[in-house]
Amino acid sequence: MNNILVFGASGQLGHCLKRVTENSGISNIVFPDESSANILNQQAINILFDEYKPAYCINCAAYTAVDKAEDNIDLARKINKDGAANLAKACKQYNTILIHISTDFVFEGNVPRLLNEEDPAKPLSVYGLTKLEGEQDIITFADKYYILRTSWLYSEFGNNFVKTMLRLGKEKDQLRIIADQIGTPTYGIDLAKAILQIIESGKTDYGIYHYSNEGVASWFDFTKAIFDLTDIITEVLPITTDQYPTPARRPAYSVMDKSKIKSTFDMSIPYWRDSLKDCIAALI
Ligand SMILES: NC(=O)C1=CN([C@@H]2O[C@H](COP(=O)(O)OP(=O)(O)OC[C@H]3O[C@@H](n4cnc5c(N)ncnc54)[C@H](OP(=O)(O)O)[C@@H]3O)[C@@H](O)[C@H]2O)C=CC1
Ligand SMILES: Cc1cn([C@H]2C[C@H](O)[C@@H](COP(=O)(O)OP(=O)(O)O[C@H]3O[C@@H](C)C(=O)[C@@H](O)[C@H]3O)O2)c(=O)[nH]c1=O
Repeated sequence: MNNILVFGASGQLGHCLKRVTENSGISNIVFPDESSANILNQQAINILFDEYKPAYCINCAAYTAVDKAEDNIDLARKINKDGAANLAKACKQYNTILIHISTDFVFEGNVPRLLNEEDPAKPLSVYGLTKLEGEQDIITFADKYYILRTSWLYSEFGNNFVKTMLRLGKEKDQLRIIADQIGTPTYGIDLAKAILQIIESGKTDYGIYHYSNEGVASWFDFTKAIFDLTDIITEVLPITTDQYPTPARRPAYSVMDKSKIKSTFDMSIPYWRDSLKDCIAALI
């Protein structure tokens, strides 16, 4: 297999990719550190592309602080839009296939129905908007790309909702958790495996794809499921979005239809509760 070059290797998904490749016999995947792999620096990107001549480039780099992005529009846009565009341009120049990760937060989510890849995007937040702009630049500048939209990513690595809940569960007797935002949790290890499956397929069905775990949950359901797998006895109260004001607005319903990725790559996707068990087992 030809080289695979990963950007954003120090983040959550970058770590998941490292974990699934380290014992898999895949030796041609390169995880440069951020000092040499800054996606805002086109020259640095081109140096890496010259060195490794990658067949695939995986972009895990992003500005992911959803609430902070509301006050940091310029930086969020630089990383999520301009950084994605820089990689797209390099991929075109070097005939590399770009695998880029996007988000369910590109959707408004005001209707409770499965979202497919053709549904119109209408972000509610700066994070969602800048991720959508990144998608649009990739479509403009790259020829060969997979844009994988995922949702509610968690794992044993980095910062995520599961780790936040485990910490808060130990600190507090009671938590109030939003029950009227509905989506699907996605285990980063499953997403990393899906990315490798796409690469190993060697297919050329480029475009946008939705990938999350199977099933549906609210943040409240997710929290209850996390605590049920531990000895945490903190009381969890369901609340509405109005009762938990945040700087960024989030979609009320962002469950994605995964038919396209499943049929194109003959992929089977684990249910979120099954994958959560694996993550909790790795964490405690
Ligand atoms: N986390 C989630 O719940 C979800 C994430 N996604 C998408 O999945 C992808 C992976 O997310 P996740 O791993 O959780 O995110 P993380 O925030 O854990 O990782 C992002 C990484 O990008 C790095 N980074 C930031 N700026 C640059 C830059 N200029 N050049 C190179 N690297 C940079 C960050 O470094 P540093 O920390 O030093 O800034 C960090 O290591 C992202 O595209 C995200 O939008 C989609 C849906 C849900
Ligand atoms: C800590 C906490 C959060 N919440 C709510 C707020 C919010 O609506 C929801 C999730 O909060 P977080 O801020 O942890 O998660 P958030 O950063 O909104 O997660 C999103 O991240 C980006 C990167 C994505 O792309 C999305 O798919 C999604 O995963 O939980 C509570 O209701 N009670 C609480 O005590």
